[in-house]
Amino acid sequence: MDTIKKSLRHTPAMRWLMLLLISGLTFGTYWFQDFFGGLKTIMENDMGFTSEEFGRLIGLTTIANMFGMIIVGGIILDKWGVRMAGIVFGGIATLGASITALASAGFFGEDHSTMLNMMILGRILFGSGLEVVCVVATRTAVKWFKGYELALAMALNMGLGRLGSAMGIALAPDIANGSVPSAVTFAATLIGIALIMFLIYSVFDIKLDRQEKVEGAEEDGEDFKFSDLVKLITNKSFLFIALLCVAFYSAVFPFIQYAPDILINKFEFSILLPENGNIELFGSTSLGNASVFVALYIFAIAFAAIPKQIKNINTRRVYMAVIALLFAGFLASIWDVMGIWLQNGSKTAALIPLGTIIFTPIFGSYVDSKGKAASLMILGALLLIFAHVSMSLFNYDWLAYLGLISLGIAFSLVPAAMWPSVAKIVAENRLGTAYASMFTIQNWGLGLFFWGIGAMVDWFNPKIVAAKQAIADQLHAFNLKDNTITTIRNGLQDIGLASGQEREVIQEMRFDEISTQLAANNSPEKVDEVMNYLSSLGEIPAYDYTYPILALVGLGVISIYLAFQLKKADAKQRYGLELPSGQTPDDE
Ligand SMILES: NCCCC[C@H](NC(=O)[C@@H](N)CCCCN)C(=O)O
Repeated sequence: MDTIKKSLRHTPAMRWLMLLLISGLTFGTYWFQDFFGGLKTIMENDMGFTSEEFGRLIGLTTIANMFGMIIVGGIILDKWGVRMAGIVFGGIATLGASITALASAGFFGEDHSTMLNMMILGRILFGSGLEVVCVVATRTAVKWFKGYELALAMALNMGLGRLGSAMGIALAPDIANGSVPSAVTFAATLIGIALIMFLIYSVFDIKLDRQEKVEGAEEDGEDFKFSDLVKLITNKSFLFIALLCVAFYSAVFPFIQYAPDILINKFEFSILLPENGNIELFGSTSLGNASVFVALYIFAIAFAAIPKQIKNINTRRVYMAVIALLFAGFLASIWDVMGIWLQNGSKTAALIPLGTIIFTPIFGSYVDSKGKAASLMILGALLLIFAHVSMSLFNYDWLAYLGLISLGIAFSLVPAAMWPSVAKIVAENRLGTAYASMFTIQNWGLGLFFWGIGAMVDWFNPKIVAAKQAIADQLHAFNLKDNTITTIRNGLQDIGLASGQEREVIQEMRFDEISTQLAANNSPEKVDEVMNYLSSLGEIPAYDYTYPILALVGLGVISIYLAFQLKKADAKQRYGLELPSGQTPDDE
């Protein structure tokens, strides 16, 4: 007993320091997973990517997981423990991210297909580490926080992942500043730093194992077992929830990757922030803009996760009032800038993962105390359909905002109801197998839709794709720095005479207006800037995203069907998904 009392994890400061050290990997990998979403337009303009190639790059990230990497990772995790698994899989993710960064900078060759293929290779390696690293972080939190603030620790860790996604999407265009490799290198560096943090964590982990005399891996009853898999897939409720996980997440994660591009193309949101849309901190706008997200994260955690720790009701009320006041003051101080951000594609799209930091714990508490998990999954699927219909079939800004808010709520509601339900359906000693198999099939759906949406964008917009490429190629052929506006104008007119699918679009361009505008904008020197001006002038028509988003509506419909089937199966199998946490149908 004495030894346990003295071990590191019983000191609060040590536990929280460990959480910080391990959450670096969650933050960094979620950032690297999602940041390309903020760069799609720049990748098209600067690197000649098509939407299908963009989708292929993101989609193939899931390939190793589709074919069992999560299961292999789980087995390794059980055999070697969190320390070795974190180092090995964190190392693989870092190596993959570094290869992607080097490839984007032309290190392996500057021709388009070499760059694309090597970037894909890097992303495949990164993806091989991604999911296992997230499981490692969860297991490590359990190791240090069991018997203490485990729920808060998990919420903070998951929240940091979402913050990584949000910041990656929102800040990538600022960091890139017209050049993709800068943003990729930055994102890869973040994972490198996270790996170093994990190595520092490992020193403490060894010490804890010695203090608590853990031999090899910890026994937490969550190992992957093939024999359990057979039992699981014959359970109807498990099957429905696993398929719901695929359908729901496939309608959300891929949408988030394309959301900045959808807002830019369909709702004419800005690609880059105007000067007065930046916040400065210590003379840096990147730091200033980043600090807004960190502040929003702190407020979200302060509102949603910390109050549960305050037992005295009056203290809690005072605490909430102080936080609300501080938040109102914070909002007032950035009000004008927020107005501009809500007109910018990547900054607005980033609010979807950010919103979940506050809403997931709130819905989680509701499910714990009131139950109704299966009904809430039905509601989440309905909100998902509303979100995608409002953004595909209609063209109103206000409806798009409403759609984004609905998506944010659905993205908080369904996970808050789904993951605790898995723990009700599946016995504790099969949870490892259940999560690993759910994540594996989830990756099939994600891969298909990450890639499929991009392919559909190209398929439904052949003229625009060809025109954009012809114009970008022509601009690349000039050395913009050494050319005058007149040369650019003449060059563009030359392609106007070209034949092919792009002809129709280019021949309609108003070259005199373009020249005047470009000159008025200080004769931009980067292809990306010229392309952005052309788009903002309406010279390059926007992609039609109607059908790609409608495909996601289909996933919403499938989700509703599955959620109803789950509710029906639960009524028969009596897992008590509609009951509060800790209650079973037999208690009634
Ligand atoms: N206890 C399970 C929590 C799962 C959270 C869930 N994560 C996933 O679904 C991962 N398979 C995806 C990781 C992808 C990283 N962008 C979530 O809602 O994020």
